[in-house]
Formats: sequence, C-alpha cells, structure tokens
Amino acid sequence: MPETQSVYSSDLAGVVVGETAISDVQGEAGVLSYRDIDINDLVDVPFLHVAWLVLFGEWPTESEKRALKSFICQHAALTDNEKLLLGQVNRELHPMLMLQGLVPLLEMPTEDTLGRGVDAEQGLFIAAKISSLIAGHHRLGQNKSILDPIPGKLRHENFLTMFHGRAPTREQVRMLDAAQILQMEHSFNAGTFAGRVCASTLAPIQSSISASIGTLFGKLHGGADQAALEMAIAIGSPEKADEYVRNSLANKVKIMGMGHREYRAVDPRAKILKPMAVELCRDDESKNLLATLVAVEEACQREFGAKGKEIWANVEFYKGAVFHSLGIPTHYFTAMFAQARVYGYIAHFLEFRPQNKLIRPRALYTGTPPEAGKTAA
Ligand SMILES: CC(=O)SCCNC(=O)CCNC(=O)[C@H](O)C(C)(C)COP(=O)(O)OP(=O)(O)OC[C@H]1O[C@@H](n2cnc3c(N)ncnc32)[C@H](O)[C@@H]1OP(=O)(O)O
Ligand SMILES: O=C([O-])CC(=O)C(=O)O
Repeated sequence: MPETQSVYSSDLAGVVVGETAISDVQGEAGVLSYRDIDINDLVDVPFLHVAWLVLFGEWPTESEKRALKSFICQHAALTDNEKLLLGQVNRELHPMLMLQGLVPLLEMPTEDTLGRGVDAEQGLFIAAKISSLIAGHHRLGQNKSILDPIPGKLRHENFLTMFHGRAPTREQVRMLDAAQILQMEHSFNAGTFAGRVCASTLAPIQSSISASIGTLFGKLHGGADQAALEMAIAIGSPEKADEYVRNSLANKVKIMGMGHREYRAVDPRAKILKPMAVELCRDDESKNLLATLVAVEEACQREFGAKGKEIWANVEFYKGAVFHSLGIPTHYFTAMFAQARVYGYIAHFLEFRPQNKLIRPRALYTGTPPEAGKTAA
C-alpha cells in the first residue's frame, strides 16, 4: 500500500473531506443554498417539496407530491409494536436519547413504493416515524395517549396536533414549516459528517441516522437551541444581559447560540428567524425572553467588538423563541431540529453510498513506542 502524506488537524477546521451537491454554505458571504437555490427562496415553499428537492435534486412532480404526502402520513402512524416500544422508554429520558436509541429498532420497509430506491424509502420511513416518536414521547410524559396523524393534513399541522392534542393555527403551521426548512440541511456539519463516517463502513441507513442524531445532541451543535433559550430564561430580563455576558466571557463560558465554525457574517437562517420570533412572541413572557436574547446578542457584539473581533447569532439563537411561542418545551427543541435535519442526513446517505469510501483518519500517537523498552506486566 502506498504511504500517504499525513496532515494534522484536531478539529478538521477548513479541511475539505469530500464533495457534495446537496447544499452550499458560503461562510464569508453568509449565504446558504440547497441544491443551488438560496434558502430565502425556499422558506415559503411547502415543507415536503423542499425535502424532496434536498433528497433528489429536483422538484417533485404532482404525483410525487401526492405519493410523498400520503407515504409520510401513513408511516407517521405508529404501529402497536412501536407504541409498545416507546411505552418502555423512561418518560424522563431526553427526547434526543430516545430518538437515537429507537431509530435503529424500527422495522424497516424492504419494498420501494416511491420508486427512488430502498435506501430512500427507508430514510423517509424513519423521517415519518421521528415526528411521531417525539409527539408520542411527549404525550406519554404527560400521561396522555398517543395520537395518530390525520390523512390529508399538512405535515406540521399533524405534528403539532399529535404533540399538543389540539389543532394549531394556520400561522403556527406556516412558521414551523419555515423554521424546519431552515434547519433541514447544512453541508458537512458535525452530525452529517458523523452519519457519513458511519455510512462509510457500509452500515445501514438507520445506523447512520442514529449516529447523526447522537452527534446533533451536543450543546456545541444542535443542543445549543435548548441551551440558548434556557440561558435567556435564567438571565431573566434584558437589563441583566450585559453582566451575564461579561461574566461568562471572563470565565471562558460560551454564550449558547452565538458563533459559528463556518459563518464569518450573520447566519442567514438567524436573519430569517429573528423577525419570525418578533412576529410570534406576543405575550409578555415571550416578549421578555426575546428582548433578553436581543440584549445578549448586542452585549456579545459589544464585548467582542472591544477586542476587535466579530461574533454573530447562529441558527440556534432565535429559533428557541419561535419554538417557545409554539408551546414546545425547551428539552424538545433539539429533537425537532433532528425531525427537520433527518432529510439532510438521508440526502447525504443517498449521495455518499454509490461512491462509498471508508473514512478513517490517522492519530498522532503520544505514548512511547514499544521498541523504547516497555515490557508486558
Ligand atoms: C446548528 C449548530 O451547530 S450552530 C452552532 C451551535 N453552537 C453554539 O451555539 C455553541 C456556542 N458557540 C460555540 O461554542 C462556537 O462558536 C462554535 C463551537 C459553534 C464554533 O466554534 P469554533 O469554530 O471552534 O470557534 P472557536 O470556539 O475556536 O471560537 C473562536 C473564538 O471565539 C470565541 N467564541 C466563539 N463562540 C463563542 C461563544 N458562543 N461564546 C463565547 N466565545 C465564543 C472562542 O472562545 C474563541 O476565542 P479565543 O480565540 O479567544 O480562544
Ligand atoms: O454547520 C455547522 O457546523 C453547524 C450548523 O450550523 C448546522 O448544522 O446547521
């Protein structure tokens, strides 16, 4: 085997590790596109149409739209076995751990009813189940029964109904659609990359998605949504934001929802989510939370600016205010991120599998080589 040249990078920052045509993150300009279309032009398109575009690189035909809608609704109804499985899960378990654990236990379909291959069928099957697992886990946690989706209703109309036990308003569905479209895909983020590593061993799609969900959970990645809103709740009011930010920075505590590995400008998703949050946060408590977030963002920019640096809010910062206004408890935020991002994970699996190559980096060993004299005990 030819010797390969070693390159050292402990965090892979700036290292190109593969190719993709699914989405493009232009970090300097602050632009995000899915399949060559700017997200600003996708945010008002029906959610499942964007999902299809992300997966297959083309818009669905009328018959594909109908097939996808009914496929997702049909599989979003949990089977008796799936309800039993969910019933065994500790009600206190974080929804992200529940999802990571249950996705590989789902009984995968083996046919290809959508005509896009069995991997796509299985991926979309998992996507359909994820929202019902989230809603079901929440219902069981409240000692309520699991609700089934209603055929003919929109994806997030069903989700919010299954979650809350009451139908959402049209505006709430529109806002959730938009927020979920914005979270659907983001190139080689940590969760997607973990899924690609897992897929590279020829593991099946459910293993890959489970690996991605586990990776999304952490606070430096998807878990920042929960952490950012809980931070705003803990701060309590906009007047206390300055002190909180100064103390945090002095103690090297990261401000959740601020900063990004790739963006050197405002995250284009935060730019859309902030006015959405303003529109949705109408009661006094929500308004106070939002005002606190705004004050934290301003304080961060002042503190960083004083050191000649820049920092911007990322997608996680204002999203929590949107989810909060939809009545979603903070510990469900990241699972709802997974519910949207799963389409990105599937798209990467489908793109990567045909040109599969094992991903296996190299470590710099910091111990002593055996020839230096250590013997077995
Ligand atoms: C969906 C998503 O995953 S979006 C990201 C969600 N994560 C968060 O919001 C968590 C908070 N943010 C962070 O921890 C970081 O900004 C990350 C992890 C997102 C990006 O990190 P990196 O690209 O590795 O940047 P890094 O952490 O090296 O930051 C560079 C400098 O800015 C500082 N910095 C960056 N973000 C923050 C922050 N949120 N709070 C305080 N300081 C920060 C770092 O301390 C570092 O300072 P230094 O040069 O004096 O050491
Ligand atoms: O790309 C990243 O590193 C994190 C991110 O914004 C995302 O996954 O949406």
